Amino acid sequence: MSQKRLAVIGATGSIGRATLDVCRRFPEEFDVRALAVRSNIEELKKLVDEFKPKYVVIYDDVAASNFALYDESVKVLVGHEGLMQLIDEGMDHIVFASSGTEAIAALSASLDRKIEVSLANKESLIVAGPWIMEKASLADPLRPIDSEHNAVWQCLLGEDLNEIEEIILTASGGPFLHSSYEEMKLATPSRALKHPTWSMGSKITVDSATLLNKGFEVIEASYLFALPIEKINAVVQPDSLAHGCVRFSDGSVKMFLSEPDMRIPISFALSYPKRLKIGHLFHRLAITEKWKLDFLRLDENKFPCYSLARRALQMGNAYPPIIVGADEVAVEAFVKGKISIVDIFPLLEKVLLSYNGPSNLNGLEEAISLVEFGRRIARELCRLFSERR
Ligand SMILES: NC(=O)C1=CN([C@@H]2O[C@H](COP(=O)(O)OP(=O)(O)OC[C@H]3O[C@@H](n4cnc5c(N)ncnc54)[C@H](OP(=O)(O)O)[C@@H]3O)[C@@H](O)[C@H]2O)C=CC1
Ligand SMILES: CC(=O)[C@@H](O)[C@H](O)COP(=O)(O)O
Ligand SMILES: [Mn+2]
Repeated sequence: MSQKRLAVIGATGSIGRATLDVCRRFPEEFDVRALAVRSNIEELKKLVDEFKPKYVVIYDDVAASNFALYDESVKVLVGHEGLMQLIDEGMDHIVFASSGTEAIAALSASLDRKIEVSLANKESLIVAGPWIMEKASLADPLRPIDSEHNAVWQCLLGEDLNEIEEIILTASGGPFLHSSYEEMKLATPSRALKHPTWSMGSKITVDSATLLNKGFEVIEASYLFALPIEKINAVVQPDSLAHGCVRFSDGSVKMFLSEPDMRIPISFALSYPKRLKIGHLFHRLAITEKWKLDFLRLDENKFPCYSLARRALQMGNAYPPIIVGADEVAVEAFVKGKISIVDIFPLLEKVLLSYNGPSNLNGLEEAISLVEFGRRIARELCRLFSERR
């Protein structure tokens, strides 16, 4: 059996490292051909030594010139052009695990070329879902890695999508599940960055704390599974053992369980329809006597960012890109101590309300320009919010 030639975009991040750990365990399955990062060349060097890829892409040009002579057997591609070039270098499968919106064009080009894609980067779907999904069908070639969407995908295998009554995503509830508004208002970034169940990059961890991440995931699910928002709901499952459920027209409900470890959805996406034998790494769910799953209502008053993301989708496909751009700026301001975490909701709401262009867009380029609009207005508002503190 031949190995899959694999590229990992975002190789030094949380999803990238989990992906490479799966590859490390199955060298006969995967040939790690390319690694892409933004600027972390010290970690990249270690990965190059281990996986010996043929290509690296370094988005930041200063970092790329610092890396240039590290290993002459590796071809160094640079910046946005470099990501686009990579798509034409004969990969069988590309994992989109970078943060942010810069890899959207490369994702779109990969789908045009019918390359298998494992997608973790949620910004791509939230910003460009309508145009991405014109080019992709579920599984072949687009495989969701985001744990809830991977769970729903697994629940849907062999099913008729017309029989779906409802999709239910689970939320951990984040670090402030049981905190008061006052506690949240005074919370330090390091407190918000302590996720109760998952170990992830800082941007998504803060989004989990505001539950905007869950609102984003409703948008992702709506595009991925071609369902109206009314059919997508969320419930809090504090242990993150249940990830997603589907209720069908005959009243049956399928629920997907696993330990909160991204190597499970990643391995399934990489090797679908085959399963890779990594189950020995996970023991808790094998002990049936200890099975106990709590489900709690998601409190939309306490976590208004969740409902705001839902509203953004209902207002039209122009609004999700705006919220992505604005949230990027707001989260950075919070992590730098300039605003409180409870400022994020009013800030995002103000940015959304300041937009008075068309509610529905004509294409990808317009969507990407609205991300920048969201960033710009959010920067202005962050200044005002931080002066008030
Ligand atoms: N972590 C998780 O469990 C989950 C993450 N996701 C989504 O997956 C994505 C990645 O999340 P996560 O791994 O936590 O993030 P991290 O912050 O841990 O890692 C981000 C990675 O992306 C790289 N990167 C950023 N910009 C670029 C670029 N322009 N070109 C190439 N590489 C780039 C970074 O490189 P460098 O190190 O050089 O900065 C780093 O390798 C996000 O969209 C997130 O929402 C979805 C579900 C779960
Ligand atoms: C691992 C994963 O998929 C994250 O998106 C996760 O869902 C975040 O946890 P929350 O449920 O707290 O948002
Ligand atoms: Mn998720």
